[in-house]
Amino acid sequence: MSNTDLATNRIMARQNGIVQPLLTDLYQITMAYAYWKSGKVNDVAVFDLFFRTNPFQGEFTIFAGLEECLKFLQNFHYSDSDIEYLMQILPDNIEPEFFAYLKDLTCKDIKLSAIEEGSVVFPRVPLLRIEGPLIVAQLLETTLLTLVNFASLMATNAARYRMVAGKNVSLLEFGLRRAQGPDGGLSASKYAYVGGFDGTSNVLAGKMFNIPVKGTHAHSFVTSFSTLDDITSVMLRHADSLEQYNMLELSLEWRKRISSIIDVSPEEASDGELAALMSYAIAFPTGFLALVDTYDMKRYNIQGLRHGQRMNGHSGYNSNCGTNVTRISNSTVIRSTYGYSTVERTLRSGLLNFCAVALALNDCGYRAVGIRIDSGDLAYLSVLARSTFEQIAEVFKLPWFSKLTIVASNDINEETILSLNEQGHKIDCFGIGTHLVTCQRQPALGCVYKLVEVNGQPRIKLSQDVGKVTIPGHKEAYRLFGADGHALIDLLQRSSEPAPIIGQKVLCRHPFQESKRAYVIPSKVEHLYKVYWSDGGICISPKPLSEVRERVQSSLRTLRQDIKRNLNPTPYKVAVSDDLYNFIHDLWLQNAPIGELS
Ligand SMILES: Nc1ncnc2c1ncn2[C@@H]1O[C@H](COP(=O)(O)OP(=O)(O)OP(=O)(O)O)[C@@H](O)[C@H]1O
Ligand SMILES: O=P(O)(O)OC[C@H]1O[C@H](OP(=O)(O)OP(=O)(O)O)[C@H](O)[C@@H]1O
Ligand SMILES: O=C(O)c1cccnc1
Ligand SMILES: [Mg+2]
Repeated sequence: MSNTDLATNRIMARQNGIVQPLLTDLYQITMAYAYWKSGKVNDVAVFDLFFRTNPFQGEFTIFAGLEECLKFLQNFHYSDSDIEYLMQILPDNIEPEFFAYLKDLTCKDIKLSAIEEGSVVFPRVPLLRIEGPLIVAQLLETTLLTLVNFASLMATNAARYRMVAGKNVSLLEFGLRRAQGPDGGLSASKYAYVGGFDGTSNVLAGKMFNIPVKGTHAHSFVTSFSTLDDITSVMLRHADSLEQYNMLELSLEWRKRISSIIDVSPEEASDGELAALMSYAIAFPTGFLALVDTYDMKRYNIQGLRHGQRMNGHSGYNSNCGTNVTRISNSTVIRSTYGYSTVERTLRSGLLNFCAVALALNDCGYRAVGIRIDSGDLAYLSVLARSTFEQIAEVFKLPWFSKLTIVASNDINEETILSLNEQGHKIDCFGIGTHLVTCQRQPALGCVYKLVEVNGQPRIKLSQDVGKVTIPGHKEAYRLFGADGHALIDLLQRSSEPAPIIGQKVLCRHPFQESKRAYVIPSKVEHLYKVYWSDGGICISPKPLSEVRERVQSSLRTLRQDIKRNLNPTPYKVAVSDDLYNFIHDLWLQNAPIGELS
C-alpha cells in the first residue's frame, strides 16, 4: 500500500468514526434491554428498509448508501467507553450481564440482502432486507436509515439535475458552505457525484472518494485588487519558447484593441479587476477561468433585483431602475434604445478584462479556459458572452475562442435550469450549491425500517392509512421488463414462491386494491436482491464510486421517459403476486380487531 493509500485510509477511518453503534436513537438500546430481559436473545427477525413516496414530486428514486451500510456492519462493536457511557445514561436497575452481552455483540449472525447501489427504486420495494438476531437487527435500524436516507435523496436530487441539464452540460457541486454541517457536506459531494455531477469544489471529498475537484475563484480575489499597481509580478514565460512576456503591457494593449468589439471603453472597465484576472492567469496559465461579474453595481446595493426576487426570464434582464430593457433571442443580442442595463455594463467590463487577459495569454502560447457568471440573467448574459467570444474568434482568427467555457452559478435549481433551457442559453457548466446539497425542494426521504417476520412468523403493522400498512413476511423482489425493453413493473413475492419466468404470464396485483391487477408477460426478469453481507463478512465487494455513478445512468435508461419527466410524471407500478396478496389480506384480517357497536 502506498503512502497516499495509507493517508486516504486514515482519513476514511476518521470519517467513518462518526458512523458507530452509538450513532442511534436511545430507544434502540432500551428496546434491546427489554428484548434481552424478556428472553428474546435467540429470536430471529426479518426487517425491511423501504420508503413510501418518491421525493421531489417525482416517480423514481436512486438507491445509494449501501457501501456505507456494509462498512457499518463490518465495524459494529461497542467500545469500552461506549459501554461505560451506556451504563451512565441507562437506569441503575439494568443488569450488568446485559452490558457484557452488548460488549460482545457483532454483526456476524446478520444477513443483509440489497438492491444494487445506484439502481432506480420505487416505493414499498425494500431496498435492504436484514435478517438475524432480533436484538442486533433492531440495533441497526437508525444508523442504516441515516446512511440510506440522505444518500438516496442526494443521489436522486443530483440525477434530476443531470436529467434537466442534459448530458452535454457539465455539473459542478459547490455546496459545502451551505450544507447541513461538515458531514452533510461531505455526503452531499459524494452522492451528487453518484447522481451524475462531474465534480465538486469540496477538496476533502475529492481526496476521500476520488471525485474530480474543480473550481474557479471568488469575488474576494477580484476585490482584493484595486489598481494595476496591485500586481507586482507581470511576467509570464511563453509556453514553448520560454521567452518572458509582459502580461500587463499585452493585456492593456489588447484591452484597447477589443474595446470597440465589446462596446465598453477601457476607461469604464475596472483596473483592479484587470489586475486580478491577470494575476490569476499568470498563476494558472493553463487553467484560466475567471469570474467576470464582480463589478456589479447591484453588489453594492445601488440598484438591481433583491435576493429571492425571481427573474421573469423570457425577456432578458429587466433591471429595477426601469430604464433599460434588453432583449435576446438565442444568440442575437439586441441593445435597447436606452443603452445597456447595469448588469450588462458590468459584464461588459468583466468580459473586456477577461478577453484582454485571454488574448495576452494566447500571445504567451496558452489558451484560456473561460468565465463564470454569478449574477443577473444567466440566459441573457451567457448569450452576450458567447456572441462576444464568437466575434473575437472571427476578428482575430482564433476559432477556439468561440468555444470558451461559460460557467453559471447563483442559486440555481431544477426549475432555473428548465427555464434557462426554454429561454435558450449558452452555458456549458452549472455550479450548484445550496439547492442541491440541502435538497431544498424536499429535505428528507422517508425510508422506514419495519419488522416483517419473527421466528418464521410474519408480522404486519396495521394503520388507518392503507399506505402505511406493511407488507409482511420474507419476500423477494423482481423487476419485470416489457417487450420494448423498458422496466414495466416491480413485483414482490413471498420467498417461497418460484421466480417469474421470461415469456410466462404472471398475475401482478395492487397490494391493497382488489380490482387493480394485470397479467404481465416479461421479456426479462431481474431478481433485485443479492446477499451483500453474511457470516460476518462482505460477500460482494462494493463497486468504485465511478461504477455506481454509471449504474445510475444505465438504470435510469431502463425507465420510460414519461416516468422520468419533470411535470406530472407517470407512476411506475409496484405490485404483489397473487399469493402474497392473499397472504397480506389473511394476516390483515387475523390482526385487525373486530369492533363492537353500541
Ligand atoms: N434567465 C433566467 N431565468 C430564470 N431564472 C434566472 C435567470 N437568470 C438568473 N436566474 C435566477 O434568478 C435568481 C436571481 O437571484 P438574485 O436576484 O439574488 O440574483 P442577483 O441579484 O443577480 O445576484 P446577486 O445577489 O449575487 O447580485 C437566481 O436564483 C438565478 O439562478
Ligand atoms: O448559489 P449556490 O447554488 O449556493 O452556489 C454556490 C455559491 O457560492 C458562491 O458564492 P456565495 O453564495 O457564497 O456568495 P455570492 O452569492 O455573494 O457570490 C458562488 O459564487 C455561488 O453563488
Ligand atoms: O470554485 C468555485 O467557483 C466555487 C466554489 C464554491 C462555491 N462557489 C463557487
Ligand atoms: Mg450566492
